[in-house]
Amino acid sequence: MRIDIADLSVEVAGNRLVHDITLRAGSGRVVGLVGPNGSGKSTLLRCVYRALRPAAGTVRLDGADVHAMDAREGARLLAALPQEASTEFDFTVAEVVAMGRLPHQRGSGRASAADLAVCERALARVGADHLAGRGFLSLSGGEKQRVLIARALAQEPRVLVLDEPTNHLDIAQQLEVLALVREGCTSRRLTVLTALHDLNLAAMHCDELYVLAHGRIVAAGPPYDVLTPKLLAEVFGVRAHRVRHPESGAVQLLFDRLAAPTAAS
Ligand SMILES: Nc1ncnc2c1ncn2[C@@H]1O[C@H](COP(=O)(O)OP(=O)(O)OP(=O)(O)O)[C@@H](O)[C@H]1O
Repeated sequence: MRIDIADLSVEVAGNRLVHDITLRAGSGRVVGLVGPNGSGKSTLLRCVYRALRPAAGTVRLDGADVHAMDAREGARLLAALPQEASTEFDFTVAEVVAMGRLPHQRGSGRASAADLAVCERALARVGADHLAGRGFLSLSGGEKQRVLIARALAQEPRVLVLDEPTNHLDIAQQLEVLALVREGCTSRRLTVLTALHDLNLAAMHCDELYVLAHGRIVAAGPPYDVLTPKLLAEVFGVRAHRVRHPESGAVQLLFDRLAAPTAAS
């Protein structure tokens, strides 16, 4: 399913935080959003997954305006992993993942055997099946993140919007989760829009990157076309060096402070 964002602006409490965004994610693609802290990534994503309404512009999925859909229809098409997803209630992990099935349930709203099987598979895919009986609030940050990813997968969406999916995850889990996302894109034509802070992970796992600064897109395209030392200096204020991975030959970015500290400082 294709995502088309056109001329989108978003305001919060009367402040325009995101300006004139145009972004396209083709079906089965992983599109990354990168930018410094406070550049508007979460605000943009919140508007895509309908936690915020646009002040101007549109977000369309295969041409249909997401803000004109009813909640159930929207939730069948699009699942989100918000940045600080949490619950105050101590649901079990199995209950949290089962919430992903709600948009698919009619009538009694009770989970069917098929729903439970989808949830079990989703938990297994993120390596968290052993946590099913645990209270969600008792989990570590990384365990919670994996469970919330399982809930999004259990929703069986066509589009996945992820705000920092690698937050709280150790390095092995970061690579696992991003491989899982890619596998979903390949095998199910899932379309993914994801904010990522780690620029090497973003470059390795995304087909295209959009760079946000001060609420505006300042660059877009294939990752290594976009992440030039010049752009990284201008937007992130760092000095970047490109090196080759000694085994795979893949480009890796190394970073220094732009202004190296003097001996006196
Ligand atoms: N309710 C609000 N009222 C006023 N300003 C807000 C509000 N919510 C967010 N902002 C501001 O909007 C800007 C963009 O925030 P946003 O969370 O979208 O950035 P981000 O790129 O996701 O940042 P980070 O990388 O730190 O998560 C920030 O300067 C933030 O302080």
